[in-house]
Parts: sequence; structure tokens; C-alpha cells
Amino acid sequence: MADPSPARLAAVDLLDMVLVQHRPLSETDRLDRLAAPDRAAAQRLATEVLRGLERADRVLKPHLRKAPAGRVMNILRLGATELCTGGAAHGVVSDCVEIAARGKRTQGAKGLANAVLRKVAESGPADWAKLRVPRLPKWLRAPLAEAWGPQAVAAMERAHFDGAPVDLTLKGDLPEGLPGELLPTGSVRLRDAGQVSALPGFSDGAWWVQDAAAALPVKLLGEVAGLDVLDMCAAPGGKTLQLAARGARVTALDISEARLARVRENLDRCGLEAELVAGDALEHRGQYDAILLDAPCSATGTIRRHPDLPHVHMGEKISELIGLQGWMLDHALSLLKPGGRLVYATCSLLPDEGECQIEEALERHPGLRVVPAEADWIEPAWRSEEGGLRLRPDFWAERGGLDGFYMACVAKG
Ligand SMILES: C[S@@+](CC[C@H](N)C(=O)[O-])C[C@H]1O[C@@H](n2cnc3c(N)ncnc32)[C@H](O)[C@@H]1O
Repeated sequence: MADPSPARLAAVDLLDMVLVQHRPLSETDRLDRLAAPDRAAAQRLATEVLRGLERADRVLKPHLRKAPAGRVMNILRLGATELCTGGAAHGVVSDCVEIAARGKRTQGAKGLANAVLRKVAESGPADWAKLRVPRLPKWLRAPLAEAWGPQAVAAMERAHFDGAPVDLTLKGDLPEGLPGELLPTGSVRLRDAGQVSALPGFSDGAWWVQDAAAALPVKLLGEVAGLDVLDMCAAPGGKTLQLAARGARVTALDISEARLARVRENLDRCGLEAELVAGDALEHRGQYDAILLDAPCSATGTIRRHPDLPHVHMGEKISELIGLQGWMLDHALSLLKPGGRLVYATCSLLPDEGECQIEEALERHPGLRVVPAEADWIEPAWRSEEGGLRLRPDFWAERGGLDGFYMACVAKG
């Protein structure tokens, strides 16, 4: 039999990593061995399977007496997703059978893959369209329903299933020939971005990829030109670039040297400057006019772009992150000059990593106050009780959604 497509083979490996080993896709170097088009295709396939996982499992169920073990099931899930979303039956089925045939532990399931996927090719596409929007797993669905209500959760699930457009942050003016919609917040939104590095302005560093919601925390910090600003958890550097482009003297700190290398690449491409420091935020010393604390978090606000996240075991890790966020906030406040401003942000949908952090910091630090966000692009629904902004993936549905984010600006004294 012919070799299976490298992209499909890699997509099954990626699914094993997420669904069997419960590790995030960001940890893989599996794609490094592929040519660029295969890399993009493998990533797209794995992402599509993860987005529609519940549908794939429901379409497969009537054809299986019991769900087979890990990798075989992932081969079937890939095949079912492709078949139900317009994939050409012959190529999909033969590749999936061949992928099964190549593994010692999966070769016995070659016949099963062939029989099941042929049946799915017949009835699957019609069944798929009738199935409900895939739900989040219980560990995440329950706290989100408690915080935002069941209807909001259903709308978020719809947004997760629909995926996300590509948003760009401009360094200055809109480059000629750059397609896309200019959003009220200033980001440019592309519906069909294609190869991003081929777009006008990429090589001149006229913009960088950054979700429209992720571009807002720096805006909340206000005027920063000429100020000493600490970007406390900086990598890969979207917000560092924004601060530098606005004329701040930026210290970009991150614990990960490897991730800081990406900040350097991004600064160089965009012709911007910042001092990069590798280190633990909790041990950093200095005094700053303004601080951006984009704290490590569950990243549950980015599920539209990272549908692997709900499948990675997170429960205990989130409580550790919540503790770390509180310590980071306290330490950041000790580095803030009197009268200085601090923006705390997380790309999480959980109030424990957002609203509650600010409420608790206000209790711990007498004299600390929230600086209300003032801008014409702020929608009333975004404002939260304690004075911050809450962005959710179901907001701006008609425009293509937003990543989930929380942000608040605070000042001492
Ligand atoms: C949400 S990401 C930051 C995204 C970044 N601000 C941007 O806009 O591109 C959180 C970052 O915190 C870093 N980090 C985690 N623990 C840290 C610590 N103790 N000290 C400094 N950085 C830390 C991670 O390496 C990660 O790059």
C-alpha cells in the first residue's frame, strides 16, 4: 500500500499526545520533522478533530461494540472527522487503514478501521450535521456554568467549535494591501489569513499576530511613552511589542529563556527595543512607573485556538496557578513606584484567576484602588463589578468572537 500522508500520520501522533498522554500540543516537537505545508495540515487536522471530538465519537459509536484503545480510536476519530467534513472517502479511508497497519499495537485493527470508516463515509456526514455542539468536559463546564450561567457556557462552546480568526496588532499605520477588518479596538481581523508570513507588512515588522482581546491590557495601562515599564511575564512578547511601540522603556522578564528567544525574534522583526531578562518574577528587583502582569494561567480563554487544553489534566495545576498569581500580584505591587499603575491580566475564563485575584488584592493592600477603564471601545457588557474588564469568547459573536481574558488596572495610593 502507498505511504499515508505525513500530515495524517503526524495528526494521529498529536492526538495520542493530547488524548492519551494528556499533554498540550505546545509541548510537541513532532512537527519539526515535517515540511511546512505538512506541518500546517497536521496541525489543522489535529485541531479540527479536537474541536469536534464529541461529534466524532458519537458518529463512530453505532459502528463499534466498544471503543478501541487509544491510538486506534484516534485513527478512527481522524478518519470520521475528515469524512464528515468533506474529506474524499477513498484517500481518507486508505490512509487511516495504512496508519493502523504501520503500528505494532494497531495493525490488528486494520480491518476494523476499514470496515468502520467505510460505514462512516456513507452515513456519517448527515449524522454529523445533526449532532449538538461539542461540550466542554465537566471539570471546566461546571465552574464556568456557576460563574457565567448555562446559556453563556453554551455560547462559549459554540465559539470554541467555530474556531478563531487571525487578529493582528499594528505597529503604526495600516500597511497598503493588508486585507482585513479594522476592529473598534484597533486590531485588524483576517477571516482567511492563509500563510501569515506572506501578508503585506510581515517582513517590515508592521504588525504582529495577537488576539484582539490580548491587545487590550496594554491599552488599559494608558500613556506609557518615556516610562520605565516592567512586562513581568513577557514571552512570547505580544504585549512587549505593544509597549515598545508606544514608546515605553520596557524590561521584558520571563522565566523561560527559550520563550524569551521568541521575544527577541519578534522585537528584531518589528525593529523595536526592550531589555530582556530571564528570571523568576518573584525574585525580580527594581522600581517601575508601570507594570504589566500577564500572569501564567489556565489559558482557558484561548480554547478557540487551542482545543487541546480541555483534554490536558489541569485540576490541581489550576489551584497552584491561582496561588502563584496572588504572589506575583503582591510582588509586582512592591516593584511599583508611588503613583504608578499596574495592569493584571490573565487569558482565563475562571473568575478565580481574574476578578477574585483583584478583589483579594484590594483586601490585602489598603490604599490600592482600581483605576476604571475609560475608552470608547469598551462595551458595557465587558465591565465587571470590581472595576476590571471581562472578555469572553462568546462576545462579539457577529464579528468572530474574542479570546477570553480578564484585565484590571490598579494604582497605589
Ligand atoms: C500568559 S504567558 C505571557 C504572554 C505574554 N505576556 C504575551 O503577551 O505574549 C505567561 C508567561 O509567564 C511565564 N512565567 C511563568 N512563571 C513565571 C515566573 N515565575 N516568573 C516569570 N515568568 C514566568 C511563562 O514562561 C509565560 O511565558
